[in-house]
Amino acid sequence: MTNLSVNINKVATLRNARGENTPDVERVAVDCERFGADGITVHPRPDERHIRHDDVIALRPLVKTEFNIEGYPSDDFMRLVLMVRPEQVTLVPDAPDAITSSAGWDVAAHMEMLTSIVDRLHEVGVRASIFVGTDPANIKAAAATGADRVELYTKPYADMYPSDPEAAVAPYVEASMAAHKAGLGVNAGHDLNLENLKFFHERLPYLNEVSIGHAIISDALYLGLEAAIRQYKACLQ
Ligand SMILES: CC(=O)[C@@H](O)[C@H](O)COP(=O)(O)O
Ligand SMILES: NCC(=O)COP(=O)(O)O
Repeated sequence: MTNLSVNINKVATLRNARGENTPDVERVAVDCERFGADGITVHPRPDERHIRHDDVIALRPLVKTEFNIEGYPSDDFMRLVLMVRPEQVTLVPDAPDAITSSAGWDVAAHMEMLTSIVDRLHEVGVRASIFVGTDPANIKAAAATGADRVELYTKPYADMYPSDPEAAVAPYVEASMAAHKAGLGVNAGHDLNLENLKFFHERLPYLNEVSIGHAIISDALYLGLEAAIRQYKACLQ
């Protein structure tokens, strides 16, 4: 079974446009779970342009499925996640001013730092996932940090899927097998959508979780949130 974790960053983007509390991020998280989401993902960025630290704290007791917090492991980020203790933290190598995530870690180049961060997460019982591309050697290095999972950065897949789906998915199949062989679980995310998700899920062995935000929230404008989540879940059957 592959879990669907709904990323609600974009709900906070909309809320922040007016400085009040519409739409209500906490209510949306609870409703996503009611509509079938297996998890809630947030990616608090240093400028708090969408999810804020106080959202993360407020969401913790409300999320009854799996809470996944993504971000660069700065001191601020680590203080937050060690206090909130979500089910999973996904370490992402984004610069503070990144518009969105655009690459995975070069794990070997950050081995010492990532290993010590993974240790700190494990000390408080939090699953650690490392955001990576599809290079099998890099994935093997991720296993050497002691991490539990990798999250495969799927934008290259999403970009190539319309022209050549087989070539687009091939490196991800290899990456997933390398992760499994190294003892890692496999997550995936970035730019997955209703067009490309079903094929990705059919082809990828060992896919534990996808986290999807931008496309689900965009589709919800037309379909409604409940129908959007149900359609994404159907791609994972
Ligand atoms: C790691 C990842 O791929 C997502 O967290 C993505 O970066 C979403 O972040 P934004 O919603 O800020 O684009
Ligand atoms: N980890 C990926 C994620 O949470 C959502 O990415 P996107 O669907 O907003 O591109």
